[in-house]
Order: sequence, then C-alpha cells, then structure tokens
Amino acid sequence: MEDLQKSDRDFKTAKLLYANVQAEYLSWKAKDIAETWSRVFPESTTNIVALERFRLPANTYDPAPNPPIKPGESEDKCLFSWTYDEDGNIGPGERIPLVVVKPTEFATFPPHPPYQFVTPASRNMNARMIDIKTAPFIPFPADPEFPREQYLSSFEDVQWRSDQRDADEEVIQYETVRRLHVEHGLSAEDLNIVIQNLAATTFFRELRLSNASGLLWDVSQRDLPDVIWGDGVPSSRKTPLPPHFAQAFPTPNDVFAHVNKGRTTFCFNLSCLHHYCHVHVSPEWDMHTPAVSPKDPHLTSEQFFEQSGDPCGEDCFLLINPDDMEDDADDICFLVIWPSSASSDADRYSSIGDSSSMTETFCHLKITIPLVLVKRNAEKTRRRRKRRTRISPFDLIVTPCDHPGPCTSRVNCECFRAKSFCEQNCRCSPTCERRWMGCNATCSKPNWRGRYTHCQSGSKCACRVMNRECEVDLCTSCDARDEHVHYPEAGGPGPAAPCQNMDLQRGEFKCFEIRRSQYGLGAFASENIRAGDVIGEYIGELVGEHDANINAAEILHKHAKLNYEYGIGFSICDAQWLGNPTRFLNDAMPGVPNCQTDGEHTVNGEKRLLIYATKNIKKGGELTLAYGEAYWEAHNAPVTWKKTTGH
Ligand SMILES: C[S@@+](CC[C@H](N)C(=O)[O-])C[C@H]1O[C@@H](n2cnc3c(N)ncnc32)[C@H](O)[C@@H]1O
Repeated sequence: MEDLQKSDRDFKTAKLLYANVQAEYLSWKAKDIAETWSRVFPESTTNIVALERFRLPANTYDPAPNPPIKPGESEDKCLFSWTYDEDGNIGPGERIPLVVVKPTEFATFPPHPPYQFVTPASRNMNARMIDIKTAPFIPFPADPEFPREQYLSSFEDVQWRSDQRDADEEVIQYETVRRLHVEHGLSAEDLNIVIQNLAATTFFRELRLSNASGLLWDVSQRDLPDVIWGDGVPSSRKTPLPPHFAQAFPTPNDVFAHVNKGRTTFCFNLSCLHHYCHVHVSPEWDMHTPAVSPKDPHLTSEQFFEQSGDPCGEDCFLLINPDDMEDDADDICFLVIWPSSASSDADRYSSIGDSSSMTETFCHLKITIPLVLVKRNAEKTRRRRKRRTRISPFDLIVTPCDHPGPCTSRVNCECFRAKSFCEQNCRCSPTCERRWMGCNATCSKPNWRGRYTHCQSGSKCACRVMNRECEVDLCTSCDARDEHVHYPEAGGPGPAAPCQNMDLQRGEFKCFEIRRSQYGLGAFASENIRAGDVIGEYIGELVGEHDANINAAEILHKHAKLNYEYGIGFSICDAQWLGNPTRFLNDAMPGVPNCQTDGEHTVNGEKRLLIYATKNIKKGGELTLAYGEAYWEAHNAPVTWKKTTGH
C-alpha cells in the first residue's frame, strides 16, 4: 500500500517536472537562437530573431493558451513559454519577441560549387548495416528532372514519416530524469517504474529498451547543449546522472548485465578490435554476437588460473577465486585467449570496451572468446611456414572457417576450398597447418646508417611478398606494434625504425586536396609524391550483387552522371553515400594514369582497396586512375565536362 502511494507520488512529481522542464527549455532555446543569430548578423537592423516555432510535445497537460495578442502584434511572430504550478495549473506566460529574417541577409553566403554529400568514413561498411528500407531524404529536391517517384519506390518507407528521435525532447527528458534522481532522490529502480508509466501516456522514451537503445543510451551517445535552466544555472554546472545509468540500467551493479550487453558489441572477427564493427557483420547474425558456437574447452578454469602468471594489479582477474564466480557465469565454458599473456589481452579489451574493470573484462572474454590457448612450438612453426608458401595468395577470404577437425578436404573448410590461408579469426586450432604466421626477422636489415628497418618495399618480408600488411599479433620480430625494439647486438645507433609495412593500419598516406578538375571535382597532390607511395584507401559501402538498395543507387548514379562504384572480387565498394576523399580520383582517360589500386591488399585477413602512386607526381598534379573499359561500359558513358575554375 505504502509502495503504491509512493509510486503514485513519484509519478505526479515526474509529470509536473517534465512539463516545467519543457517550458524552461523552450524559453532558453528561443533566446539561444536569437543570440546566435545576432552573432552571425551583428549589423542586422532587426532586433532579435527566432526562426523556429516549436512542436510542442504532447504531455498530460493541455498546451497553454497563448496570452492575449497586443494590438499590432501578429500571433505568428510570438512564442510563449509558461510554467505549471504544483496542481498542474498553468502559471503566467513569458513573451519572447520574434523577428522575421529578411531573405536578403542570406545573400552574404556565396553558393558552393555542386558537390554530392558523402558520409565521411575511415573503414568500409557492410551495406547490410544500413537501413535499406527507409529513404532518408529526397535527393536533388530542387531538380524537377530527378525521378523522385521512381527513386522512392525502391524503398518501403520514408524517414520523415517514420518514428524519429527528437533532439530537443531528448534534452528535456534527460533533464527531467536527472532532476528526479539528483534533486528528488528517486533510485534507479524507482525511476524505471515512473518513466515506464510516463512513457505510456506521453512521448517520454523508456530509459532502456535494449542493449543499445532507450533514452539514457541515446543521450550518452551525443553531446547535449549547455542549456541555461530556469534557475539560471547551465547544464554543465549541474550534477549529472551517474555514468553507469546509461550502461546497464536499471541494475547498475549487475556484472552479468554488463557482460551480456558488451558481448554483442564486439566484432566476432578476432583480428578486429572495433566496437560495433560495421565491416564484418555476418548475415546470419543481427548484431555482432560471435558468429561461431563455443567449442569444447581444452582447459579448465583452474588450469587457466595456474598457467596465467602473476596478477598485473589489485584489480586483476587472477585475484578472483573461480569458485566465487556467479553460478550462471560458471556454466559458460572456459576460455582461452591468444598466445600472449592473458592479462594483457584483458587489459586491451578493457581499454576498448566499455567495461571498466578487469574483472568484468575477464568475464566478458570468458564468454566471447571460446578459443583454446596452445603454446607455440618454435620448431613446428618453422616447418609449417615452409610448407605454407605453396598456398595461393590470391584467394584470401574474410569469412572465418568454422568446422570440427583440421582444415582438410574432408571437412567443409572454406579456407581449404578457397586455397587461402587460415586467418587469426578462423576457428581452427592455432596450430592449424594453413594458418598465416606473419613474417620473421629475416625482413629486418640495417640501412646505410646502420639503422635497422623492417619490411620495407623491396625487402624479402613474407607479408610483403604475399601482398599483406604485417599484423601486430603475428609479426612481432619486425616491430609491427611500434614498440621501438632495440638491436644492440647489431651495433646499430639506437632504436630501429618500426615496421614499414603498416600503411593502411597506421593511416600513413600522402596528402592531396580536392578541387575542380576537368571532370567535376578531382584530387590534386599537395606535396611531391614518389612512385610506390600510398595515397590512401578507397572506402565505401560493400554491396553484394543482390543487395536491395542497388536500384536506388543506380538512379542516383544515372541522374548525377557520377558513379563511385569500385569492384572488388564479387562485391562492389560504392562510395556514393559513404567514403573518403579518394572517391574524387578521376579516370586518366585519354591520358596515362599515375595511380593504381590494389584490391588484393590484405590487412588482418581482410581485402582492402589500396591506392598507390605508379609514377612520381609533382605537387599540384592531378591524381588519376585507369577505371578500365568495363567501368564505362557498365556505367554512364563519359560526359563532356566544362572546364571550370575556382576551388
Ligand atoms: C569516382 S567519381 C570521380 C569524382 C568526380 N569527378 C566528382 O566530381 O565527384 C567518377 C565520376 O567522375 C567522372 N569522371 C571521372 N573521370 C572521367 C573522365 N576521364 N572522363 C569523363 N568523366 C569522368 C564520371 O562522371 C564518373 O562517373
């Protein structure tokens, strides 16, 4: 009974607070817009501006009636905010003067040359990750020639008609929750109940809907404006909600909930350390849950603890007694990690994940990485390497193999069939005959100053020979981790230069700029470039032959007469919507190209489109590729571009 009364009281407080926070926010926002506007147009003869008439969110209270309009005042030009008293009655309103913006004031912005917007990205993205059913907007809105009906018919829905997040509402709702917790003392559990009730009758979003959705999660993913609230104090000076509220609400101290949440955010590809990786999404899995089923453990928890060496600090998982672990966590088969030390891997994961303690990280690893640690036998490794060179380097694949038994013709091993190496993320034994083991010390040599360099172009580096970049976990002898290994025995003057075969991973590219060229925009060297220098990576959406929004992309390509597709193997890398400045490299036709792509360049088991210079290019020279006849046959025929000046 008491509980019921309390939740009723809390609900009433929450409703009232929500309404007042809304009013405070709207009042601040109108003033903020006005202030920003007067900064942009200081000489404006008009007094003050507010361009926006807010959509008032529905709440349990009726919207306030507008205060009476004074003679000569137009309703369109006024915005009002108001407050509620404790009984929900509307208090006195505040009038905020609005000003009409004169269209001529915009003339101070010169129009930018035509440019197709692209989402900047530093990695390819699997097209399956993108919502292909909803059209985000209508492209070329002012162009009557654009076939908008045909374009929209490629989608099931349009974004502006479907459910959308309202950025203003998010700030208002977060502030309401913050005040309920910080000022009214509602606990996480109380808040959860109250907000669920509020969500049933208003636009209030639930605090937590899934691993990665709900109000608190969404707010934790963005910057909030520094609102000056009704008491004159800005958000930045107010006590925030505890950070863990955004992570495992409503049970902040539940390690298992943390682990469960984190489990789905790590990429199943063990060579990839990306959180929410958008490259290796498996078609069979909705999210990033490991794409393989756990294998039978070869080690018990106790054996693992015995082998793991000394604890790395007082939070180290090695100090936990396995018997004290939660029952349900114990059921999960025991782990193993890489051939390096267990604690350093846990450390690595804790630094990239959102679990803060090593203990949680350990639990996390225990569930996500059901591999088995096998110590490498140096002798065997050497023998294996010799044999492995017979495998063709041209059929490397990304999909990890996952089958019982060794990778031979008898099992359905994808690597065997593709005549490729097994990569780090393959689920076969670490001693598998097909595994790529990286390069070795033979690719290190002193330069003329006696300084050691590793894996330079032209060296005998096994990775270079196989058209692969060195891997930090495998190529330890060439300093791929850039740990400045010393070679005192060689009498060198100091630390060796780190591995020279890591261009894509380290982002060591030449500089170029985008400006007008003969064919629309083009890429021009902003420094002298030598033949062999890496220009960058061609990045885009990885689209399969049968992916759905190919039709919409085609309409856009045709209309704009610009096509950003690049074929790699059986898929297409399309930089129409997502990419980096390498999308502006034009075809050299009818001239001779000075750059080339390498679609067989393998980085951590993944093929990536490397672009490198084939000739010396002077600063200011245009970077060009050879698109090939097939490109022009498949896409629009070359159009005659007018040479235009200006950048
Ligand atoms: C990858 S984009 C290159 C960047 C493009 N110029 C831009 O402004 O965004 C490829 C498109 O550029 C144009 N293009 C590139 N090289 C060309 C050439 N040699 N002749 C005619 N058009 C070319 C074509 O429209 C082609 O579809």
